[in-house]
Amino acid sequence: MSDPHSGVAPIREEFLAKPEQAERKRKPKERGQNKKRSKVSVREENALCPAISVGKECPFQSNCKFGHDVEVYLSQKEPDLGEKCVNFETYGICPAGYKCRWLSGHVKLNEDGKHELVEKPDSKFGLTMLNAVDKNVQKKLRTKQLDLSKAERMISIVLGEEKPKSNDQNIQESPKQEVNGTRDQNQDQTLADNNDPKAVKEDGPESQATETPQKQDEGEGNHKVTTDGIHKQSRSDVLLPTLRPQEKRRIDWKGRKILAPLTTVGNPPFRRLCGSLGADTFYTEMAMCQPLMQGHQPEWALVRGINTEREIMPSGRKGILGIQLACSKLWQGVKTAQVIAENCDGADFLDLNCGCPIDLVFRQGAGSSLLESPSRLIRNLQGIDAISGTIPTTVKLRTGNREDHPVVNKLLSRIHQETNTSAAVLHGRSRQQRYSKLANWEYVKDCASNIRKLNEGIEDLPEGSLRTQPLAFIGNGDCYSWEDWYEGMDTGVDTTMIARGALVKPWIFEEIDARQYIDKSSTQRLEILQEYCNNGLQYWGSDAQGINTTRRFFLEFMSFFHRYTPIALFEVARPRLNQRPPLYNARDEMEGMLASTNVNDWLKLSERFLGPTPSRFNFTPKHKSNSIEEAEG
Ligand SMILES: Cc1cc2nc3c(=O)[nH]c(=O)nc-3n(C[C@H](O)[C@H](O)[C@H](O)COP(=O)(O)O)c2cc1C
Repeated sequence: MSDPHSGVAPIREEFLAKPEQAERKRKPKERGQNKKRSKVSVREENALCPAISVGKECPFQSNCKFGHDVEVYLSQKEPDLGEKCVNFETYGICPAGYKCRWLSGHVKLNEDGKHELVEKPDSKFGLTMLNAVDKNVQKKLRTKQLDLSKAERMISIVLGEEKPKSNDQNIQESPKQEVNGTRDQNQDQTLADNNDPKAVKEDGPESQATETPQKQDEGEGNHKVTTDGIHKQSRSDVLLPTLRPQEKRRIDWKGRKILAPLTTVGNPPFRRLCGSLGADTFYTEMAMCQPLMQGHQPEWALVRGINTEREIMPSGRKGILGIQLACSKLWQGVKTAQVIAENCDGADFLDLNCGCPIDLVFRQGAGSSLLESPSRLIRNLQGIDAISGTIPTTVKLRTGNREDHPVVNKLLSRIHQETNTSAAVLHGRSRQQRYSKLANWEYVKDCASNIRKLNEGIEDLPEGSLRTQPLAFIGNGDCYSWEDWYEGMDTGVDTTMIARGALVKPWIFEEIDARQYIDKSSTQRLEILQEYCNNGLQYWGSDAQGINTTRRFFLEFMSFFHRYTPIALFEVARPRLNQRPPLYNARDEMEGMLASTNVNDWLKLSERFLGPTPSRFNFTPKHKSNSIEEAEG
């Protein structure tokens, strides 16, 4: 039998490497992230003006810092990488124009000796960027000129300092802030404190310490809130303006195939790849509200998506895309949600990250730190949900911060009772645990059962109730096969979310549909890598810079993808995410190459799709251990 707790994958004997081969020592495993990674951007020497490159006039004319002579540029340009440009072949047009490294596929030489770009008739580039917040809005954020008065009023209302007016959509009661007598420590904070980042009374980890985990845990297990109790709550001093139930979009989470939020690796090209392999629910990479509010452009780039994520998926279900935010303070979350609600065209839900364990985030009072400040967590959810119009809110949690001290079941009751959150995801591990030991699905099951009870009769609540929909509950942790996924479903969750399993085996979503393992040959796996690179060239561009970015993220992806051990090599067909195989002999040369742990082999693979690696290119994977146990999240 395969022991899920053993770290060694059971490989069939005929594939095991001979002892003398196996003796070649594995490098000692490094842990943690590579924090000092240098990025070398590969820029062209005599770069062509972006407008001229696509055959347009340059608005800056003689003030433009880029070259305008196409023929001079082409005479100095590096040779093409091939004749077939993936953008031109797919859409009949290439947005990189003359800069494309596969230019010969879409250029002609005229009689006058000048080159001219070619486009297919009625061509249209089919990929559109979602949630690309206008540069002017970002500038206004940087100069503090954006009108955020709506958010400011909402903050004041959530803090109970102001009552909503009758024209604030519908006014709905929030249940009392006190649950089991634990009133929030920071409730008396003033509006000014909350609006002005500089003036904010520091309610970071120090003040959070006032709400000790021990205190939170009082009554865990005894905490029962009945549906009846929700609408019988007496009127509290907090009134939330929210939309009518039929106006807040409702998401049917049941059985959705969710690709988890994944910093760095869960970029749009990877999400698109998973979509083509059966995923139907996507998250952007976690963005921090504070830099978003400072108009920090690279942070705003994280909330972007592409149209393919919201199209009808191969399964027939409509794809949905959520924007994941991390914040500590109410003003950060509410103001960001206002900007998103007003400026983003592709957000199906807003997710509050309450699970991120990394120190940098935790120390700011965000991520899993919020698990220690339940009232603040609740207020953040209330505020984000109230300001975000029709966009529903979700939350992603860990079991708690300490391994021996799960706090989330009780917190889930409060989330159910005091917010209208659409779904809660639980990664069944604590912050302290990171990725050690298996996720605690028994605990996930207990939470699922708690929420099921709370959801009973929810549809019959009278108009005016804060909760207008059942709270969906999603389990997460260690799902690496269709068997894991259905086993997760058996715990009573609405669905199971997949993170590392999809990075190692992106066709896991196909396996779930087929209810069987799929033994992809090395050729098929190469096709998956080709698709990833094509997605990258379509998203980041087929010019030198786009290729560079695609290669960098390809290598990050390889740092997970190489961990796949073909199912046919297993003694028993139940591979586990936490198991590493002993040294084995692959079935063919390419299979061996795909399983290599050597970055140089990954680079060689990248060259099949992206051409030779420039000499200045350097790459250090984000995760030292080659990824799997030490990633964030
Ligand atoms: C590389 C990597 C990046 C992650 N980034 C995020 C993130 O941005 N936001 C988040 O909520 N979780 C993040 N996570 C956590 C995952 O979403 C997920 O909760 C966790 O990996 C457990 O699921 P798994 O066992 O299926 O991997 C990340 C995980 C990994 C491996």
